[in-house]
Amino acid sequence: MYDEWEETTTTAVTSLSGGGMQSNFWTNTDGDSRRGRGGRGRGGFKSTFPDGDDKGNNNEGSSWNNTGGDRGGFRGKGRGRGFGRTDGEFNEDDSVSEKGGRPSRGGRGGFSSGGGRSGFGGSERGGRSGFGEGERGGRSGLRGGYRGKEETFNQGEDSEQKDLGDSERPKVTYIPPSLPEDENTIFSHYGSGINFEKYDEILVEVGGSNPPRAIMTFDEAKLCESLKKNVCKSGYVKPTPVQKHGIPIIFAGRDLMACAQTGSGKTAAFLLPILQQLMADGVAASSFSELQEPEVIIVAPTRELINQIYLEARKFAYGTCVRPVVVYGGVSTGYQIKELLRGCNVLCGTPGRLLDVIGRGKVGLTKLRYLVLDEADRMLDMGFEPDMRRLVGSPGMPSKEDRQTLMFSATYPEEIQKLAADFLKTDYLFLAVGIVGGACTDVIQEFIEVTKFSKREKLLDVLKMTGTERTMVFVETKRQADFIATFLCQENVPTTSIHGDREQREREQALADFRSGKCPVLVATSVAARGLDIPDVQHVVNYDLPNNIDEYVHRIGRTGRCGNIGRAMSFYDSDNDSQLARSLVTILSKAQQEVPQWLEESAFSGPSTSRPAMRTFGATDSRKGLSFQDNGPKSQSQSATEEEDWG
Ligand SMILES: Nc1ncnc2c1ncn2[C@@H]1O[C@H](COP(=O)(O)OP(=O)(O)OP(=O)(O)O)[C@@H](O)[C@H]1O
Repeated sequence: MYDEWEETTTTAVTSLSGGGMQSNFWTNTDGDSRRGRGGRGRGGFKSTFPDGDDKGNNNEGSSWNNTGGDRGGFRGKGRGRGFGRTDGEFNEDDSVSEKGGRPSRGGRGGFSSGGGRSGFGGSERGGRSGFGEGERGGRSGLRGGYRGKEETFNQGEDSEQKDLGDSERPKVTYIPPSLPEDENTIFSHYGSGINFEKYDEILVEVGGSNPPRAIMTFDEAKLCESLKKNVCKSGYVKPTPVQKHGIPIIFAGRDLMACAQTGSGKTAAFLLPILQQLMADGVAASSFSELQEPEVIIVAPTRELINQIYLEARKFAYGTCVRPVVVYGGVSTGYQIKELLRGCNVLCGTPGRLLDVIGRGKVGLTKLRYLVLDEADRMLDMGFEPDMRRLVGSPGMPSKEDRQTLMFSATYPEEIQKLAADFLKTDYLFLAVGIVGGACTDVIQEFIEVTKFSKREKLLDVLKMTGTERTMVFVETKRQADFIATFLCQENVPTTSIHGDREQREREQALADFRSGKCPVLVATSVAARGLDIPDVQHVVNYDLPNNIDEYVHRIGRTGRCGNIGRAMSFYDSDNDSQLARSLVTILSKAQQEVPQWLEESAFSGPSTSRPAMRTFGATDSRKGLSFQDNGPKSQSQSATEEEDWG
């Protein structure tokens, strides 16, 4: 039985109010302000209505400035640490409360407001933000940390971390809404852009012996009728380079490490040939068998990405006998196991949950033919490598000689390429479309020099220019994500946020609100940096630059996809970001973009640094040595501690 409260309380994300909305106030359309989930101090980024009615029809003009919330703003129940701290953790740049004065009793929890009395806005008396300074600040607050029915708190770093294994977290009861069954929704897609044809001009290199010939058309792929139809309904007319080369390589039974720029169709490059082979050879997933033995396992680092891959698999497998299933953290395991037991040929999963269902004996590996690592460099860096080793070492897992292993990413640090070879047959092929680790050339990259104190104002300036166009704003920490999202809402910018301290239902709602345009601004941590394919994202803003150049490449790749043009604006704070300067200059030059003089000066003044941001770019297969290097020292992979709540 699900927690009734859990299941019936809809996600409370910040969003534009529905009917009757005045032009400049923000409300939460989903939350029930009377019930006020915020009282539990779960943190994350939730608003309830201030004193307006449940529909958010507050006529006060600015609902962020709640005139009724005499108890202050972002309150949780009292166990939350939230903003209610006096320990100096929040520096001036963080402190929105500075601007709005103190709430009288704020600071007990997170952003979640209690009982509709406070919402995001404190009262005139309570100040605007309610990031209270009260002594009673508890532990979770803004930082969220709620992981299900029973509360748990993040004690450690605010920066994003890999998800805990399921065994280490409280029971999760969330069940995602059922998926649409109508063809129009399943096959809905956005158009390829004016630069789609230019993909053909990108240099392609295939390393390794005897690579098969590339295909030029989908017809040459000789897909079965149903797959052909599905490709057509998806709006695919012509394969992209990674598909032209990747599809025949996979058909030829070769292991593959493929690198192609963000948004260039890597997902279909592995899904189509795999599905075709399954169709050709026949599959036999028996529903209601207590042990499912999928032919394919696909792993990806984040819940949202694996879900997206699953939806793509479901789309291409539409009308066939192949059944894809997805498992990932933050969703009821019982529910996912039930789905699994209905039959599974293609199992998509985040590592933690995947290992969990295997460990529970629900998934057998003896029939496995394909193992796909999407965002392979991330899957093999120190955050996930142990899980990957555990996966390939699981009982029943065919050896690398007896399975086909496929790796895809837009970035492959050289050391990861070397590590990846442990998982691949020795004669694997290395497919490089363009420069390994290069940024998508369809993204116009711009930089502004900022100080940490000027970032917020600069962000507002940028968002004024972008207007209602969809914009992703990347920040470094979960706490910062909440701060910035709140700040923007206070400034009447329709914003939502996604990060690892938000509950899964909230993460999914945030993405849905962003996709639908209800909230055209999404403030995100690195959890949204990789793989997400959201239509019409015209802008990416790096409010905080990442400390790793690969992460930069993935972040800006959320725009400028599939031949469309996108823009990325990065705030460069020389006090904080100088270790990235050389790598940025390299990335810009390789993408044939203008390099600001000040950035170049910053990159080449001062002693070369050994910070991890610099890394070697491989233009080709690491087995052959590198044909292009920037001058910086190599990076380490992103450490787990700077990461997100992934699985
Ligand atoms: N041949 C094609 N014709 C038209 N659209 C395509 C084609 N191939 C892929 N697409 C579309 O292009 C978009 C980007 O594809 P996809 O998400 O697979 O990119 P990716 O290379 O995996 O990107 P990332 O590196 O960010 O993960 C998707 O919307 C996809 O449906």
